[in-house]
Amino acid sequence: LTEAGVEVHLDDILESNVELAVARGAGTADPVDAPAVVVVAVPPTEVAACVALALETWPDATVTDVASVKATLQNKIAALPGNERYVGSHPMAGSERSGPMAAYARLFEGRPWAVTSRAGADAASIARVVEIAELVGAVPLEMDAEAHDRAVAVVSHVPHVLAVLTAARLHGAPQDHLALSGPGLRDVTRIAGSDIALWQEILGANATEVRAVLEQVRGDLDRVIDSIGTDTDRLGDVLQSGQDGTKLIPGKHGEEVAALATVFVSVPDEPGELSRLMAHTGESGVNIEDIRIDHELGRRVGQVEIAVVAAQAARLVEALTARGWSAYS
Ligand SMILES: NC(=O)C1=CN([C@@H]2O[C@H](COP(=O)(O)OP(=O)(O)OC[C@H]3O[C@@H](n4cnc5c(N)ncnc54)[C@H](O)[C@@H]3O)[C@@H](O)[C@H]2O)C=CC1
Ligand SMILES: O=C(O)C(=O)Cc1ccc(O)cc1
Repeated sequence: LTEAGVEVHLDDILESNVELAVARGAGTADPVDAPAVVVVAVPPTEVAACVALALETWPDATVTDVASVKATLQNKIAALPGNERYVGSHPMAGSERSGPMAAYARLFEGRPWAVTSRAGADAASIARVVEIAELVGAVPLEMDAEAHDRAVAVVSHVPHVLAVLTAARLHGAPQDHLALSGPGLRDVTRIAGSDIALWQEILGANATEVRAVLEQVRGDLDRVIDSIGTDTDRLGDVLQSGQDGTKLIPGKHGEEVAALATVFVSVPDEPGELSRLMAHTGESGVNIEDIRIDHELGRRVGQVEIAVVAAQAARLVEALTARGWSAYS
């Protein structure tokens, strides 16, 4: 927001978090007289009290929050004086990390941002919250709070539980078994590293919706257990359903996801090599959609995986090979 020219005033119960956020360029620690919008970004159980305080302290301000679950919260706030100036919202962006060091200016770019307006909220307040989402490059999606909570159970909360359960299975595995872990395991378990208190609150607040989806997962799990090693066709149906499911996830800005391919490049584990590779990739004219680095055990070589639009993979391999890299896709 600061980058977009908005004057941002920061407050937190932890002064050190304000200092850190100010140092990172997020805004100022100076108090504010009459804010146009107050964004409450605190743990879910603290949100209602902070929203109430903001509505009371600044009688002309629009107040929004970013909590991950909306319906119960919205009902609580609907009883407060000034509630017509409150509009709930939820940016679908973030990570497994917490605190000011986990923030970065591009965090919301191209990400969906649910705006859970309701009958009774004033139009100017809704417009201001939509504008905030747009100013940080997000895509506002207006929906009611109940639909939002049903949606996030499927696209966020149950995936979180499944990541946790997958990671939890690793306990007790001998070190030489864990040594075989690859990027697939990391993809599936990254969010299991998230703040536990936050997720206790999120799952607790959306318990009914999450439980309903988990019951369906239990059925799926039984199908896998019954068919594995005994019924290839039935198992194939489950695998097919998962593969088809991945294609239902929209890309940034809601456009179709272009099929990606990975180009693998061996990179000596030495200063400057990675930036040389990036420069050569840039010269090839192929856009990097994603990148990760895997270190090969016991070797001073990193395996860099560059995700590119599938149709451009061969071009990138050719350009890198011509510049002396060992690359393949
Ligand atoms: N972590 C994520 O990826 C996402 C989180 N959210 C929502 O954002 C909210 C905050 O979560 P995070 O940013 O992850 O947590 P965080 O721990 O990074 O930030 C919360 C901040 O609130 C402060 N705080 C706690 N109680 C307070 C109070 N009573 N008054 C003033 N400040 C207070 C804490 O000191 C901390 O700096 C939650 O409601 C969560 O559901 C929404 C989207 C993504
Ligand atoms: O880390 C990720 O990929 C996330 O999806 C983070 C996240 C956590 C909580 C939310 O309510 C929304 C997004």
